[in-house]
Amino acid sequence: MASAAAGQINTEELPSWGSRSVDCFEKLEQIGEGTYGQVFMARETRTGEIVALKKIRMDNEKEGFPITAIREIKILKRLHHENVVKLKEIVTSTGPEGDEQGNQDGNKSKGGIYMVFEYMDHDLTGLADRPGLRFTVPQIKLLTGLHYCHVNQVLHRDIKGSNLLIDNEGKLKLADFGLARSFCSNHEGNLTNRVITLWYRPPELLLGATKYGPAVDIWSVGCIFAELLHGKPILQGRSEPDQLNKIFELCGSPDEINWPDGSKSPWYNNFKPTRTMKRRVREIFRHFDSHALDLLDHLLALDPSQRCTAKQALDAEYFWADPLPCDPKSLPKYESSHEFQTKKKKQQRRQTEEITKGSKSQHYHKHYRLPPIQHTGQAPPQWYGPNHPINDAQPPLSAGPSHHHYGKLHGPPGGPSRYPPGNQGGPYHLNRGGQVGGYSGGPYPPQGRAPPYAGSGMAAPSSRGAPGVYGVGPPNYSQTNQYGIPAAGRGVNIRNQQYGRQ
Ligand SMILES: Nc1ncnc2c1ncn2[C@@H]1O[C@H](COP(=O)(O)OP(=O)(O)OP(=O)(O)O)[C@@H](O)[C@H]1O
Repeated sequence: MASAAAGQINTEELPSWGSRSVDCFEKLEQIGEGTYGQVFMARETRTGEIVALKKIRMDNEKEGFPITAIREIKILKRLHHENVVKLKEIVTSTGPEGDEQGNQDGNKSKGGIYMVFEYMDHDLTGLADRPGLRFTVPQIKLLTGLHYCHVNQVLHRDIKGSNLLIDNEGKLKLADFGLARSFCSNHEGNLTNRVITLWYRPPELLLGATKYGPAVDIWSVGCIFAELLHGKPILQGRSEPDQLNKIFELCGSPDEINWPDGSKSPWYNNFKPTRTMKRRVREIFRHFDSHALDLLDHLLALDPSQRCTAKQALDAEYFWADPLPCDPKSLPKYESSHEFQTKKKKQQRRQTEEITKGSKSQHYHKHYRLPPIQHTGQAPPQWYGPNHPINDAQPPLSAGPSHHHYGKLHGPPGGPSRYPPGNQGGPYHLNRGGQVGGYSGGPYPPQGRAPPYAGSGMAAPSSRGAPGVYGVGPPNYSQTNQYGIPAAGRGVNIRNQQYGRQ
């Protein structure tokens, strides 16, 4: 297959579509604002079919067609599975475009390229954010799409709630393959470790691994899995070192048993914990059911080689014991919800509340003198247990190709990063939730700096720690918990069942 010249899209490598104009669609509403462009709900004027149009951001025309879009198109062209979002075609616009309100699109009026996807009613972040909605256990059991990707040698590398789309039939599909790439099972080539949104990024990438495989996605699945059961993201690091620290606090510090090769990681010496931490997964999530806990333990194994595969996860007792997954069709139907919309609504709600508060306080100042607020000392209600909504905290953006275009590569070494325009600082300052990263700039890990954990009261790692997890034998946690969850995990129970197409 011919390859594209720098800065050019090679149409031979793209689907044969692209001949139709975006005018065949009527934009109805913006439903997403990604790193790479806006996503609209749209109607095909001829058939009335509702689709999602993802406009490919071409901010810097000199750098050509974004490499992330090329990757996404090429990979999606290969993947056909009911749990992977379907790319239907590519359409183009040649002239000035209006947005869904008919406004002209400023300086981006020279035309554009859109990916046309089947429309999905929700993304997991948007859906989980609905007030009053509670997840039930069976709704979250979907690893089939990922298993399909992995057997087809594709790593997703950006698994997070907003990239998991759900329709009103309860079907879940993996989306956003902008950071995805093919991999070789023998891990021959070097890959960038600056992928996956920080809160979902596995320890091996944070420690500089450039040879890795499907286990990186499995870690993210573990984070999402626990998030859905726990009600909020479980590892909300503010910077890479902070993320690693949070991982070690939960999963234990690396040692000879839980991650024999951990100390060989490229950046281990920069980031090794200075005290031994024991694994606390079973203690912290003792409110989960025991099958869920067994599975989580295998998904969140520190050592990527001890982490279970998507197939093994699907075979876990959790998915086979009562309550069995319900027929997705029997799930309740909800008005569409995407992260972008729910964020917007929240913002509006906050503004209204502030206005109301403002006018109320003015009113009170005019007429009453209120007594000081009495604090009862009661904490606000806490979410515990399986059926709680994901909170509205937003993870920092995923790292990834910043100059995701063929041609020039700029930025820090170790792989370019994926930032929205205007955020030039790299993942160490950039965040969606207003959080600030640990470094003031420069490549990661910082050159010539002391270990970031120095002074945090941590001691040198020892060989003691959590016992082995998957592949080494069942965990042998010394603690039982008040809910009577057994101290020793049962291990993932493999049944030779077929999932997806192989
Ligand atoms: N097929 C679809 N149907 C409905 N909504 C979609 C679809 N594809 C994307 N979206 C919405 O648009 C959002 C952004 O899409 P996507 O993740 O593909 O873009 P991106 O530019 O790569 O974003 P990000 O920066 O979050 O990785 C999604 O979180 C989802 O809410």
